[in-house]
Amino acid sequence: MAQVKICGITRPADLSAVAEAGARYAGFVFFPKSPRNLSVGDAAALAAEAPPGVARVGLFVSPDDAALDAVLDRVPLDIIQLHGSETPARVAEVKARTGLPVMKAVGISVPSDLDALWDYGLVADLLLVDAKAPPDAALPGGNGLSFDWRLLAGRRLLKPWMLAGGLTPANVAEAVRLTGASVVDVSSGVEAAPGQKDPALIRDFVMAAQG
Ligand SMILES: O=C(O)c1ccccc1NCC(=O)[C@H](O)[C@H](O)COP(=O)(O)O
Repeated sequence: MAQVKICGITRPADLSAVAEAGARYAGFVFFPKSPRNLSVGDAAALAAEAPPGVARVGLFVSPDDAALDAVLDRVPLDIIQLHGSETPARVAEVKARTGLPVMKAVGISVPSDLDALWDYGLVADLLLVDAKAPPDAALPGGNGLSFDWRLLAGRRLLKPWMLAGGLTPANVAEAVRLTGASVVDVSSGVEAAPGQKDPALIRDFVMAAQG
């Protein structure tokens, strides 16, 4: 049984579907190249509507301080997700600057990619173990790609972690079984179109993740 984060929420109805399905985290994307990108104003309105049981995760890609401040001045967030090329030192800086828990996304493709989970585990509060985006991908995440989940089998990480990358209602139970993940994260696998979640897929995903 795993808890669920639904990433890339852009509409109030999708946030309601997240809460009604029993997901514990809702992700808001701040990355202009993404079809899931939110303006600060829209994000402020959405985040204010999140019910108490749903943690609000702000996703940033290699943000500078000004980009973080512009969002955090107006958008109430509970967790910062860093999904770019942030170094461990930058993760520590963001944590100190914002005072919020920081989750660092680590892309996995081959076994040696797992080494970074140790380095980031020393400084981040949470880890997001995601598929590594191909070099020609338009986005560093949210591409619906998965990695070989067997790479994580039996591994102990330094910090609590979420599994992401290409998860769907059809494969999430198997992913949880193979990796032992206690939290799973999905975006494109519960979408009707990029940036538009499908409430039925969200419900099916949460039910499948929870066993
Ligand atoms: O979703 C985006 O548009 C996005 C843009 C830039 C960086 C990361 C992005 N998404 C990350 C996620 O939604 C998830 O944390 C994760 O990568 C799972 O995505 P998916 O494979 O689509 O389920």
